[in-house]
Amino acid sequence: MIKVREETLESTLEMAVNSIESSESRLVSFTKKIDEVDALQFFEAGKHLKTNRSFWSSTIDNFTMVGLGSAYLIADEEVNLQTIHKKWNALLHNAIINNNYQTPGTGVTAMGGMAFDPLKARTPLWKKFSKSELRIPEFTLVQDREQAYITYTVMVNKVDNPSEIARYILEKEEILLSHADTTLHDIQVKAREEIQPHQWKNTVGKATQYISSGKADKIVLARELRLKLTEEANVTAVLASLMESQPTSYVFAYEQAGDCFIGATPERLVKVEESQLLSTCLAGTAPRGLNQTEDEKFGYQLLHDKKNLEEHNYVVQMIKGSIQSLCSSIQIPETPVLYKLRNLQHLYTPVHGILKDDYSIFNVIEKLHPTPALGGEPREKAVSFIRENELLDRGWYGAPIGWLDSNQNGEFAVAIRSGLLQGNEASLFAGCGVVKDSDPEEEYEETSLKFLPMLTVLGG
Ligand SMILES: C=C(O[C@@H]1C=C(C(=O)O)C=C[C@H]1O)C(=O)O
Repeated sequence: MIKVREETLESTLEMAVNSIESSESRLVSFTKKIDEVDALQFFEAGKHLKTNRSFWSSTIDNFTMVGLGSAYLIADEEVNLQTIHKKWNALLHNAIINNNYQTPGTGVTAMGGMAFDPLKARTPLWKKFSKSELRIPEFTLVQDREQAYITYTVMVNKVDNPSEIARYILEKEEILLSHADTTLHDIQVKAREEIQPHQWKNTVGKATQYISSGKADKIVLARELRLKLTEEANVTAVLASLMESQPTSYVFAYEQAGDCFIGATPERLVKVEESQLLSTCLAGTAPRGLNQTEDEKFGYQLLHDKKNLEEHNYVVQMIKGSIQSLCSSIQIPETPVLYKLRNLQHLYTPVHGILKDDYSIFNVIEKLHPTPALGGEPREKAVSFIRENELLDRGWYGAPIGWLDSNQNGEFAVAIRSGLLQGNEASLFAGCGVVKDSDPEEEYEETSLKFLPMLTVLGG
C-alpha cells in the first residue's frame, strides 16, 4: 500500500499512472471531506450512474455508508474467506491511497456479503447474487455524525489519461451531490404467499425429533413469504422507512443487476475498529406488549424463560469459544439483557474483545459464521440438517453483510429481518431457533412476527 499526499485527484492519478511499469493495473483512491449531505439523497442520485448501489447504516452510531458503482470486484463462488482475504490484501498491497483522515470507511473501502451456506444448491431466486462478493465502489460516501467524506476509487493502468479520468469522476460527483428528485409512491402489498407453511411446521417437528434423539441441541429453521406489490418498490424509500421504524438496527441494501437484498437487522456479527472487537449474542424472542405493563411482563418472562435462555446460551458459549484464540482479552456479561425492537424483544449479550495483531475481521467472520443464532449447535450437524431439510434457498439471508476498509476497520451484521426485492415482487425471510421442546405452531407465530419489519415498510 502506498500512501500519498498529493493535492488533487488529478495529481494523484498522474502519480499513480506514472508509477506503473508493466501491464499491471493499480487501484487508486482519493478521499476528501465534503459538506454534510443526505446519504439517502446521494443513494437516490446514484441511479443516474445506472450501476449497482450499496447502503449501510448503523443508526445508533449515526454512521452511514453509500457505495456506488464498482471499481473492483472480489467475487467468489466458493465463499472461501481465506481466498477473499488474500485477494483483498493483494489488492491493497498495490493500491495508491490518498487519504488524510482516520474516519472508518475512508481510504479503500469494500462492501459485500455472502451466501449463508455455499453448499446449498442455488435456486433461480438468488441467481443474480454470487456466493460471495466484496465490491470496492467507485464512489463511497461516509457520513460519520456531522462529518461527511467521499472517496473515489478507480483501477488505472499505464496508458490511462489522468485528466480524463479526473474529469469523468468530477462530472459524476456533481450529479451525485446535486439534489436528487425522489418521487416516492406509497406501495401496497397486492398478494402474499407463504411458502409451504404446513411443510415448514412439519420440518420444525422433524428438527425437534432430531434434537430429542441427541443428534443436535439447536437448529434454526427459516421460511419465505413471497409478495406481489402494486408497483416496483423504490429502494431509497424503503431504506428511509426502515431507518425510521427500526432505529436500533443496521439498515442495509445491496443491489445486483436490478434485484436488491435489503433489511434492518438488530444483530451485529462483528465490528472491528483498530484492535477493538465487538460482537453480539442475540437469540431468544418475545413479542412487544400492547402497553407498558404487558411489555414489561413479556420482557420479564423472556429473561426467565428456560427454553429461550438455553437458545441464547448456545450463542454466548459459541462466540466466546470461537474468538478466544483471536483475542488477547474478552469481556462478556454473565447474564443477558433485553434488546427491544418495534415488534419484538430479544435476549442480548454484548461481547468485547481485543483483537491480537495478526488477525483481521476476516478471521473473526470465518470463526463466527454461522453462529447458533442462525445455524444451530453443533454447527456442522445443524447446518447439514438445514441444507437437507429446509424448504428455502437462504441465499444471502442469515449471512454476514457489511463493509471493511484499508485501515483495519469494518463491521458485519447478520442479514436477518430482510428481503429480496425483484421488481414488483419480493421475498421476505424469517427464521427461529428450534430446541427439543419447541412447538411448531409457536415457532410459526414467531417467524410471522419477524416478517413484520420488512412487511410493514412494503405496505403489507
Ligand atoms: C433467524 C432470525 O432471528 C434470529 C433468531 C432468534 C430466535 O430464535 O430467538 C432471535 C434473533 C436472531 O438471532 C430471523 O429474524 O430471521
